[in-house]
Amino acid sequence: MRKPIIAGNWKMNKTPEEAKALVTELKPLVKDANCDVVVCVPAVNFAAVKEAAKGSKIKLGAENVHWAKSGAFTGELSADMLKACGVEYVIIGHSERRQYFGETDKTVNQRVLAAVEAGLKVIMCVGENKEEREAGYTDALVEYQTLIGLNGLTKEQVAKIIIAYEPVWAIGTGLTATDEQANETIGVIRAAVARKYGKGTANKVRIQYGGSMNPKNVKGLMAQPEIDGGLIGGASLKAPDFSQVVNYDK
Ligand SMILES: O=C[C@H](O)COP(=O)(O)O
Repeated sequence: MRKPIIAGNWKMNKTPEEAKALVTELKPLVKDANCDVVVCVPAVNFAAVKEAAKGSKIKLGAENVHWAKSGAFTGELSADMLKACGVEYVIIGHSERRQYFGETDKTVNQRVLAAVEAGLKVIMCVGENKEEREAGYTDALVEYQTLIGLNGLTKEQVAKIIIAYEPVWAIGTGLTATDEQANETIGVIRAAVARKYGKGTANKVRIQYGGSMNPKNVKGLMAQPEIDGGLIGGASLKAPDFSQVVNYDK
């Protein structure tokens, strides 16, 4: 049985004061959560979130990580820097980084290897855009993105990876994949992992859905057998909304 995981991705939102207020409000609302609860935040908020989340189930995550240990990479943060700030999880390969910041499957893999080596828990994003879905490329694309991203990891390391399936056309649009669409594509991802790393490993990998998941649709999505959680954007920016997603089973 895979433990569900609900992770918020704040993207480029919240000042440290706002972050402290949100996590302080969220803390009591998720004290009885039956899933792993993570908030992935801008680096300026690491200290505020770590402090506000003390004694709660809320774990701290980052939204990106560089593959080098250190060096001339202006604006980037290394895995060791994240660890030193108490970060436990990191999102890698989000579609917005692929779209706006030149992220490729190769750089996703480099970041995954560095994050795993440093002991961070990885949330690796894959997903298709509208044109790719309409052209029938979804299965081949998410399989390719998954296997390239995981390349070089052992079976044991793969088993601990969290994959987030995010249909790009559902991100921030209010459009959500149907429960069946999401479940089917996540099943394709899991089957690809099974072919390369074995069924035992594939059955341990947790695969989230991301793309306008919210209090209204979370129950239906989480009832799907292949779906192990959510990567939540907009609905993670308000404590009542995010806590309703976290408490989807109540
Ligand atoms: O990382 C989160 C995903 O991009 C989903 O964002 P959203 O819930 O605002 O659609």
